[in-house]
Amino acid sequence: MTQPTIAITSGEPAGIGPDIVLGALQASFDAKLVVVGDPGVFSERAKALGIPAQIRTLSSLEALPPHQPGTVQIWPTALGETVQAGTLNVANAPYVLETLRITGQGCLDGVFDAVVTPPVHKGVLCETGEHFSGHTEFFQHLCNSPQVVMMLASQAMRVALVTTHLPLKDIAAAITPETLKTVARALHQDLKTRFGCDQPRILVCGLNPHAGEDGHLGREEIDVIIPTLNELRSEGLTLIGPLPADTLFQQKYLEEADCVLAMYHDQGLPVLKYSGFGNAVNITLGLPIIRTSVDHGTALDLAGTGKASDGSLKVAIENAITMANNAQKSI
Ligand SMILES: NC(=O)C1=CN([C@@H]2O[C@H](COP(=O)(O)OP(=O)(O)OC[C@H]3O[C@@H](n4cnc5c(N)ncnc54)[C@H](O)[C@@H]3O)[C@@H](O)[C@H]2O)C=CC1
Ligand SMILES: NCC(=O)COP(=O)(O)O
Repeated sequence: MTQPTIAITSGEPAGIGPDIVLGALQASFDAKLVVVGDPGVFSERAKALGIPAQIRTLSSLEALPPHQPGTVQIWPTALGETVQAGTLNVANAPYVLETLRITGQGCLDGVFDAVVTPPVHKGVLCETGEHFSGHTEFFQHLCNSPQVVMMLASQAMRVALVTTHLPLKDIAAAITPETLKTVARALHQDLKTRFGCDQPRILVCGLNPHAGEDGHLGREEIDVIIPTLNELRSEGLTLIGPLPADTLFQQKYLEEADCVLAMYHDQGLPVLKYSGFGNAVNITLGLPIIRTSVDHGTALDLAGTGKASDGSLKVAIENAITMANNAQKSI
């Protein structure tokens, strides 16, 4: 089997993206790794952190050598202005977006087998005038995918979301039979094909407190969620619930399931992050490309200090390699 080529974006350059890339690439990986970003950002941050990185600027993406610990191979992309660690600068937002376009398109074109994304700052990207709610939606748009699913996985559990980056006030209206069906089907399919679950068991959260308390605390379970889950069951999906989200995250339920399906971002992710922050991976399902990411944000307070953990990035790279190898085997 040939080693996969994994692209890694630089993330928000004023955040911990460069720090964790430099840290993680000190380790060994069974792949060819290409960082897409500005070589100057990485050499300056390596100097500030005292990391002995060998920075190689690539002039071609052909005949890449396997990853060597400590070597950072960079496909150069020009920065807007000099970076000050910890201070956002909207002049560098187009650079961040360009690294996402290059890597996403490179995966679609078969130049890369997967893309791994360190964190970006959604707010500063929106200041360019482009509405950027997340990598998940960015790659959905780039790949023209009808439905994507955000799933985070730690040692303890997998959690997928019906809705991604929506204001709380818009969530109930976004949980329609159509959305729930397409998300559940995409999750079921990818758990089978990408994660080797023969008959995926999905544990579904209710939306309202106590899953609506028989309609006394909200009607979405009765009007939308229960009938839609029944329809999906008749297609052969194994779905448990909807269960009240406050008591679903306990061992006796989790050990019976391959994944939890939460209705919204802050219903599922705080539990997962409490159980494994720093060592979990974020995977976008439903794309024609493989994309993994870290479980944390830009941590501007830690950029350039040497205090940022690169644990989640290592897990994200390992997951991308495994998924790329599995995809190669299935051809
Ligand atoms: N995949 C991505 O691109 C993600 C981007 N973000 C973005 O990051 C920005 C900041 O978000 P926050 O909510 O402040 O979350 P954050 O994860 O950046 O920071 C939350 C807390 O965790 C700490 N922390 C984060 N990563 C760490 C690491 N690797 N090692 C040690 N400590 C770490 C920070 O110091 C801070 O105290 C926002 O713009 C958000 O949208 C947030 C999550 C994911
Ligand atoms: N909390 C995880 C998160 O918001 C990641 O979003 P994305 O940038 O991967 O879409």
